[in-house]
Formats: sequence, C-alpha cells, structure tokens
Amino acid sequence: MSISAEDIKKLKQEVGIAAAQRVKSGMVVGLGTGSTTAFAIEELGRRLAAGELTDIVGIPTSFQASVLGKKYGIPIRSLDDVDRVDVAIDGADEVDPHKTLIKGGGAAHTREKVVDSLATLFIVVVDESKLVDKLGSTFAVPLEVLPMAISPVTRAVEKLGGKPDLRMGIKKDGPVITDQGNMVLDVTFEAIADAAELEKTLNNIPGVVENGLFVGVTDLILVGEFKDGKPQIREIS
Ligand SMILES: O=C[C@H](O)[C@H](O)[C@H](O)COP(=O)(O)O
Repeated sequence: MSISAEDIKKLKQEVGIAAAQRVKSGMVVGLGTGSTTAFAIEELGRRLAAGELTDIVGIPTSFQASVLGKKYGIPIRSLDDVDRVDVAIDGADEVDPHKTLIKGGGAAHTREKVVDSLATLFIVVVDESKLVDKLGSTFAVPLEVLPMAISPVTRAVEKLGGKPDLRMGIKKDGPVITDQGNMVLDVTFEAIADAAELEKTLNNIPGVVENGLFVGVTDLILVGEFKDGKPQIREIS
C-alpha cells in the first residue's frame, strides 16, 4: 500500500517531535538537515520557549539548519565553541538493517557526517519509506566533489562500476553548489556489497570531499510508520 505525501509528512513530524523530546537541558545538540529534522528543530524551539528546556545550544549541519535554528530561537554555535556534541538528530535517505545510511539528498552530508559522528547519541529520524533491505536500491550515493576534480572523479567512479550523475539545481540553471562551494555527483551502484569498504574507497579518490555513506555512526533510529491506520513510532537501536 502506498502512503500519501500528506501521511509521510505526518510521520516525519511525529518522529521529529519524538527525537526533540529526548533532548535535555544543558545539551549540545547537532541540528540535522532536511524536512524531517526541520520538525525536530521546531519542537526544540517550542520546548525552549515553553521553558521545558534551558541552556541548549545547536550545532548546525548546514546553512538551512542554521537558519531554522535561529528562526526557532536556538542559540547557534560552531564546533570551535564546544568540546562535545551530546546528541545529534538527523534524517536519512536510506536506512538498511545494519543501521547503515545513505544521506545527502539535500547535499549536506559532509557537515552532517562531521557533526553526527561526534555525537554521543546519534538519532536518525525517518518515515518508513526510507527503510530498505539493500543500500542503493532507491537512492544513489552522493559524493561532494571539488569542482576542479569533477572530470577525474567521474572517471574514477566509473572504473569502480558506478554510474555518476552531476546533480543539477531545480530552481537554478547549472549544478547544485554545496554550502562549501563544491559540486555533487550522485553515483548509482548495481549493488553495494560492503558499505564500509565503499565508503573508504570513495573518500580515497582525490577530489572527493565526502560521500553520503554513514557506516557505524547510528545509535538509534526512530521510524514513523502506520499500523492499523494509525501513525506510530518504532525504535531501532
Ligand atoms: O543532505 C541532506 C540530508 O542528508 C537529509 O538528512 C536527508 O536527505 C533526509 O532528508 P529528509 O528528512 O528531507 O527526507
């Protein structure tokens, strides 16, 4: 049974709110990027305004997260200002049974990997449509690439058996440019047998800044799903 866009939005909202409710006063919070995390950031702001939370600071994983954090009154800091990240809340484009992720649908995976990997507790928030048996079945692996290295990186990933596609803007002519001023190659692989190995291999190509495979980083996944017609949250830890 396919789920409507409205129902998916509802599930994103439920898991976003549930994740934000796990944040405690005094915590340093990694603010993820995307439509699901946006609900978590909004809920953090609501809790701050209501006095349910005090003294949190947010470490944004993108320009979008920074703007949203400020909009909802979360004090924004950089990694230079803190010595830890207590919890990070972030979305994903695919989640496999080993809690390995593909991220970067919003071209934010480089900063996300830095912040999410530092977190004592990394919570992934997704709706059920993101769960896959095999990584790469619905989503390509995004690579953030230095613009001057697009051609050699394209050839290198083709040699690895990947099919690279330069990500183009939707409301912009030309390629998508990341927050760091780089480009994105979305690489489709027929099968990803060993995500950990592929993550390292891709990052070893000169010119690749970071790829969207997140291996061994996830602590907890909150999955929004419909059961008996009602939205509910399943925890995978
Ligand atoms: O670059 C973007 C991020 O990795 C997002 O967290 C990911 O694309 C999921 O986004 P959404 O919650 O909008 O599906």
